[in-house]
Amino acid sequence: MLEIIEITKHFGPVQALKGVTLTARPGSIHGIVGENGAGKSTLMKIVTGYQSRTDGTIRLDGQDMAMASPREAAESGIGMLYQEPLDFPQLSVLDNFIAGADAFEPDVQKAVLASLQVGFGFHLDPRQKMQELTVGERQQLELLRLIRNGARILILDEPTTGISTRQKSQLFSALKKLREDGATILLVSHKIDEIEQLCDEVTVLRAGLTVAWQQQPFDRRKLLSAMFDTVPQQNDTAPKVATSVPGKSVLVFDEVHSSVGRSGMKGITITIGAGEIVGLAGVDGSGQSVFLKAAYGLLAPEQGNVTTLGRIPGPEYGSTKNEKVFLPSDRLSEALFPGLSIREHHLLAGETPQFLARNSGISQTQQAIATASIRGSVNTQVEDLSGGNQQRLLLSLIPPQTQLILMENPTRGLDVQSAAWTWRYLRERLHPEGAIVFASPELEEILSQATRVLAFYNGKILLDKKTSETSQEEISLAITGQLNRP
Ligand SMILES: Nc1ncnc2c1ncn2[C@@H]1O[C@H](COP(=O)(O)OP(=O)(O)OP(=O)(O)O)[C@@H](O)[C@H]1O
Repeated sequence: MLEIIEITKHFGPVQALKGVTLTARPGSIHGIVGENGAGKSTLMKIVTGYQSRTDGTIRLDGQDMAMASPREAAESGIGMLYQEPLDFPQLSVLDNFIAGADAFEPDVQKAVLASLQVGFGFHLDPRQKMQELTVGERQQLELLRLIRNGARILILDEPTTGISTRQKSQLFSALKKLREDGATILLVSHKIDEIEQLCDEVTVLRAGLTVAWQQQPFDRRKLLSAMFDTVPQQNDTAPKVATSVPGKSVLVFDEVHSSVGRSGMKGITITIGAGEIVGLAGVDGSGQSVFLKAAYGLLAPEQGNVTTLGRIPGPEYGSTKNEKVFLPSDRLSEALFPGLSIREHHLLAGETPQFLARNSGISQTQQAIATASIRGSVNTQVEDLSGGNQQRLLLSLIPPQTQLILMENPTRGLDVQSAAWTWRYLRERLHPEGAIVFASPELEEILSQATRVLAFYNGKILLDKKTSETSQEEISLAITGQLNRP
């Protein structure tokens, strides 16, 4: 049994945790929910020994634990499955599985891997390179590695982000099997549906405090009102601004080929017009990401032409700022500068960067913080913001009247309220003659927010339809290659 008692955590003047208490029992799945910035990640980092606590007690099977380091946590049987598994992309599946094992004989480990795979119904090829796997497959290997290492308390952080529907049901079956075997599972998620489906108990965090606890059957309304000031309306989707007949071309791909990424792009020809909101569906690595990077001008195609707003795109610095923006999914390593503050990001994004001036941009940044409801101050460094607040900062940097907004996973890791706000905000920032193109692993998000869907499979577009004329089933068939191009 894992008991977390009155945990507090200060980061200088910021009090991220003000007294969190919860008990996770063996043979059960315990959900942890809370709006962005509630303190979930900080709590998990403390339990896994990555961060020290200011005060409070962690008790494992009745014994007080220091959890002074990740090694101590691992040796106590605590294993964490991160959203992005921590693996070695250049090595094979087997080599990755061997990493951290007591016995290094490849044949022994191969047999262990095979028998674990049978138990969980996974089908990973031990010889395959890790970089050729989807996020869902990498997650499966990481889960098996944690179990092989003897983890009996498993912590999962938003585990269904970016994985296919089939992988999600495989993961859920695996978690249920682990629960039957007596494991203690902590599941951090923003998806109330998943919490209801899987968890036996749920704890709600708010502003660093435990504010509610429930056992099955959960009262969804009470859960939501414990999480937020006001209960978000179901299906809080803003009206789609897009017209059904697209206006003038904003983005054109003409027979575009690229060998970048897992499947590259194989002869993509598509025109996206003014007023469209286009969702790119596809299993991770099917070409959507390469498509977005080529559209922004971050990579040049090997064959074919890309034009945005009538021109060949390039990442030219200093061009008109409101032409196009690209928000990648890996916020900290691709979009933000760790070490720089919110104010410095706003100065850098301005028309004339002037970040050397010590106190410039304060009022402008304060205004952006208020508009985007960022939990942080002008001088907060971006790595100290919670994931959801990093996304709010990125959104606040989009200039008004932007003509082409390109995004990967626009609402990854955002709570329901923040996700609804994000879509309203994006529509406000868009030029009336502009277009939004976004990749999302959530088909529900594509169907509710986009006017048109492009489904990618192995570098090709297998389906191109208005969202009002397709279904989740049809898109699922397309992204798994089971639909022939019409
Ligand atoms: N290293 C740090 N220094 C200063 N403040 C921090 C640091 N890490 C987290 N915080 C603050 O602590 C609070 C809780 O953040 P945390 O990341 O734990 O929230 P969260 O519930 O995981 O949010 P999200 O769902 O957005 O990921 C936030 O206000 C955040 O800005």
